[in-house]
Amino acid sequence: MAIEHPSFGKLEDDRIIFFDTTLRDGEQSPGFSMNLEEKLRMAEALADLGVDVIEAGFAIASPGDFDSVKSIAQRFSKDGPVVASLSRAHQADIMRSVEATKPAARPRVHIVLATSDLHMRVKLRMSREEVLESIASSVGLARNHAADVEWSAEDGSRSDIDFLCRCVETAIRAGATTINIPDTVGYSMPEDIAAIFRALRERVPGAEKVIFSAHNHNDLGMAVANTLAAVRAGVRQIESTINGIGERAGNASLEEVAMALRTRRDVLPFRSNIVTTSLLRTSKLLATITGFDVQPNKAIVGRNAFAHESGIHQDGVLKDASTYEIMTPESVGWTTNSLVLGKHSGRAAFRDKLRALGYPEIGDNQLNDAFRRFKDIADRKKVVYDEDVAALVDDEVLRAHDRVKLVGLTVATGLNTRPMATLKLEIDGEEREGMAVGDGAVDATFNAIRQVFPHEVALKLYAVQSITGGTDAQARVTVRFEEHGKLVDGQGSDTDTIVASARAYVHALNKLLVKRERTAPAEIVPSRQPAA
Ligand SMILES: CC(=O)SCCNC(=O)CCNC(=O)[C@H](O)C(C)(C)COP(=O)(O)OP(=O)(O)OC[C@H]1O[C@@H](n2cnc3c(N)ncnc32)[C@H](O)[C@@H]1OP(=O)(O)O
Ligand SMILES: CC(C)C(=O)C(=O)O
Repeated sequence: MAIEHPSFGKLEDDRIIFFDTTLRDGEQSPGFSMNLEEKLRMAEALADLGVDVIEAGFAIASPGDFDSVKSIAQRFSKDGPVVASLSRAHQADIMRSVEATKPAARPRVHIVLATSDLHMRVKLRMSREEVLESIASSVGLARNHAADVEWSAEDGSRSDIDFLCRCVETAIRAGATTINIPDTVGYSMPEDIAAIFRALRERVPGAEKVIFSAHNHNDLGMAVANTLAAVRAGVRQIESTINGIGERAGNASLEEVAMALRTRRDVLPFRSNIVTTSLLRTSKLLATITGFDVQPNKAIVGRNAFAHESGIHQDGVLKDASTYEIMTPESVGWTTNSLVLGKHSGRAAFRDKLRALGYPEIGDNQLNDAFRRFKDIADRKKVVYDEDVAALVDDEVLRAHDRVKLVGLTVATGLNTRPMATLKLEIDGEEREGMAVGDGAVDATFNAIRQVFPHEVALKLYAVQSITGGTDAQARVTVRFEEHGKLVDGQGSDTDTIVASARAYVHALNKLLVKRERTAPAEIVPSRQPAA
């Protein structure tokens, strides 16, 4: 049944109002305070996102809060969202909220008063009758100044249901147009929340004329589930925050509720004004403003929300993304999903990555060689970057026709010992082994190469650089030889600098052999036979 609302006009029964409290309850997260300019930027983003109500602050809390509410109200003096300010059930609070929200085209005064026995006795030190009187007078006062008044029963979910019904009836009689029942301490289960709203809607006279609202905290990780349960029990306004920020463990996360409504329309057949493609942008803006990133596994907006690392999932996603994605990344503002290469990845994702990096199609044998080496790196590194993949493919796959290949290398080194390298090369398909000492691990390794594959060449350059960051980064080594005035460079990479050096040397050697072959075919054999 449609409801006539002072701010929204006729509201059809399937319309969900998104009340965003990022700037009020969200700002109550320790360390999340925002200045006026930041709040204005956030308010603009929330309006672009399509939220219906922005709770801009708690006007009496401080002059800064008052100014923020007022500035946001001024910003939306023509159109845009309803602008609300929170107030205790005190005349001074209410009048501050009235004054601060007045410039808005659609102002709302929001009044809160606790209704649980615990809060009334311990915190407010008020009797039930005093609370009922306070509800009547505070809501009545607000209604004298604003058409749109929301009343909230703080700790409503832990309140005696008969008393809560009397409170809600009093608020409606006094003129409240939205009735919010918060799960202030995040204690409830979805069935508790549904039962409360069903009881209120069935038992309170006038309930059919107001919008019921849910405001759930996340102390047990139930905020979103409780919000959806509330919607199914007849609630049509949901209070949530971007990234789920808020007092203690936070509030229901707006992006999760919005996407649950969109993705599970089969069981939640409702409409909202949320522009879901702006969810990621808004989340990132809040993170930038507050300096707090969301955790990587955060639903919808976390870095991993559309990232797949394991081979079986990656293979499925490559065949059809709907195997492992219940919504498209684009629908919430990501440009694409990502297949993250790691030790759980399979050949399908590895081949896909090579294609994405622009490598030509390679045969199964080459792919298997490169994949084996990739798994080896992935075992050692936390993150395998595109640069790592490119380096190992350049190293391995594109040198499949090399005459000399590095097959094995062991280096013994340490304090007060002469480094010794034991090395195995495959030369024209035949394995040969040798060992040598040197003035350092790299020198010993190069000597061992020269011992297994004798040649004379001038080493003009030896340079090491790190491909990515961290102590587990791959090293890329470059060596340069000069022969008869001609230069050849070789590159090698590995998480072990000595192995990378050996690869680089062998690479340069192969290039030298090709060069010699072009100029003097007779010289392509090693200049001396290896020692036995
Ligand atoms: C569940 C929620 O999230 S409610 C919103 C919570 N947010 C905030 O509190 C942030 C803004 N708050 C503030 O800046 C301050 O607390 C103020 C300005 C509101 C009040 O500051 P103070 O006057 O110094 O009071 P203080 O915060 O110490 O204590 C709160 C007082 O309000 C009373 N109170 C609490 N809730 C209500 C209410 N809904 N209606 C009326 N009085 C209330 C308390 O009983 C207490 O009264 P007492 O001092 O007579 O014991
Ligand atoms: C002010 C109310 C809605 C609140 O934040 C709560 O009870 O958690």
